[in-house]
Amino acid sequence: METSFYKMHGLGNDFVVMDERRGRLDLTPARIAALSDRFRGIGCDQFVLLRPACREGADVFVRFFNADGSESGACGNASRCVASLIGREAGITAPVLQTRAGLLGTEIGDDGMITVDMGPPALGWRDIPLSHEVDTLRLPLWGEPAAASMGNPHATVFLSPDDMTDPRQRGPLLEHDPLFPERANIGFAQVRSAREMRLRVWERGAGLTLACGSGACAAVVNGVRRGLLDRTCRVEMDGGALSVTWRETDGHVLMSGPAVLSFTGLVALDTYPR
Ligand SMILES: N[C@H](CCC[C@H](N)C(=O)O)C(=O)O
Repeated sequence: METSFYKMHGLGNDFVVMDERRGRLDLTPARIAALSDRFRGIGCDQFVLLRPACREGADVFVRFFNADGSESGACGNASRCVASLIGREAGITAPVLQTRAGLLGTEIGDDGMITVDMGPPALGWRDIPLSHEVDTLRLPLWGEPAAASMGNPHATVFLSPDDMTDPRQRGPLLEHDPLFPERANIGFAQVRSAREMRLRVWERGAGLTLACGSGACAAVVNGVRRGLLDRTCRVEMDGGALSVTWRETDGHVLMSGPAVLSFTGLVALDTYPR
């Protein structure tokens, strides 16, 4: 028996989306990792599951899994993709996503750009989380990153404009540092001006991706905290740019960008290891 899936991306950060709203699928972390494999499976950075919403006001419950099968509380680019799917399916322009990080309001613009309210960042060491109390604005690690959670742990290293650090070298070492009991996504940021930043993210459980929405949000929050950025910033990544605002009135972080449905397909789930 074959099961349908959507293949989507946000600035090249790509996803396989499967729907459990009409019944559970036989999925395990190992099978999710196998489906995410770019050679033996469909291939994606993150695997996204849709389930019936169980909170008032939400249109869908969304869970995010990395290519290694680990679960993440947030995924900004995938949130835009799901908002686009639900918006088209239900004929609405402001779907509400229930996630492990809370309810996310979204808005689908006439221009196809999608804005997600990612909620407020968490900046306390226990919320990131870190293994013990340190200054989350300047961690005692290589590159002295600043840490913030957008529902998932992020550490942002601010590099000089001409720095050639390769995220594939430094990223894994920082991702697995014992200071991060749940590992962390590592952003490598180069500030161009108060409203423009270049960012590459070594993602927990997925590696170097073309774009990272929650990583862009965390990098803007950390840049503002460091006095390097205005509250609205254009974040340019390898796959393209997002607009991020850390709103002063309520502390929420708004992220705007595209979402693309690449194709739909069918997969024989039971041929994948459990
Ligand atoms: N690509 C995602 C980030 C996934 C985060 C995941 N790697 C984690 O374990 O937190 C985004 O657009 O926000």
